[in-house]
Amino acid sequence: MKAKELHQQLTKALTSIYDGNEAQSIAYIWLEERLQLDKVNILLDQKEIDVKATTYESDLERLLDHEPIQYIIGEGDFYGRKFLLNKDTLIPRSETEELVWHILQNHKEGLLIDIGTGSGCIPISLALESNLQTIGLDINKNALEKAKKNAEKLGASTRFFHKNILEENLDDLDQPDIIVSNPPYVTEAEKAIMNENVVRYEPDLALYVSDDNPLIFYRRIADLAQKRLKKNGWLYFEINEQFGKETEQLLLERGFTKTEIIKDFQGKDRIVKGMI
Ligand SMILES: C[S@@+](CC[C@H](N)C(=O)[O-])C[C@H]1O[C@@H](n2cnc3c(N)ncnc32)[C@H](O)[C@@H]1O
Repeated sequence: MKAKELHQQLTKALTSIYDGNEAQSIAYIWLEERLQLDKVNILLDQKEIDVKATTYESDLERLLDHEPIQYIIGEGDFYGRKFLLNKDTLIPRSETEELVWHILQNHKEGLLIDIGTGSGCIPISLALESNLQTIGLDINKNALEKAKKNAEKLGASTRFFHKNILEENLDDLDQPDIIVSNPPYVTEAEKAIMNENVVRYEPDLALYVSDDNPLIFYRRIADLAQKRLKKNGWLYFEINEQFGKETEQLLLERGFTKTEIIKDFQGKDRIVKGMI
């Protein structure tokens, strides 16, 4: 079978659970990663592919069971680079790329701490795109292992430490100029209506908070940031679009100034920042 035909076949199979555009782009990722073909080759190359000699059948079975392509191939794109992922790391989102972009518009150097770092996508990208020194913290040791591998693979000097931010503080680290966090922020009510691929495969620890206390991480991190940031230091949060005003209020109550709520590419409240 030719690559183009295989791409069409996979796209068609995936439309049973994904919309057309998503199915098509997952099929491209599969062919690119498993057959080392770029888009032009997929469309134009006339070479025959021996499908039986590939992992097509077993990968298709996993895809149709709603497993994200990023976990099947073990990596995902973020800010122009490929990050290694496993079931303990969230799949990086484009909203988080926007967070990185905003930080880069305003900061070129200093020490930055990322709380809840997952694959390390935020501090590694920032370290590679600027002169910022970066540190990533996470409660999940398996995620930290991947983050360290990503830093090594991509040539970033980012350091990683294990920390449960709800119980530990930042006193053992140098005083940062910037703190950033994309903490768990999906409520139980939202989980009930989320896509199966997220609910069944992405790590609970990375995503969910209780309906009773959805801002638990924001309150805690704002407290720590207020105490630990250098004078005129900045705090950046990625937020649940429902809680823009409440999150900004948490910062104002703790003496942060120049606070701002920034919308994402879909026009939803997504970033809250402030200076102390
Ligand atoms: C929404 S994910 C963000 C991952 C990554 N920064 C990104 O943007 O793709 C939240 C991260 O917070 C971590 N986390 C959850 N509870 C934590 C805690 N108590 N202390 C530190 N990290 C925690 C999770 O393991 C997860 O990696």
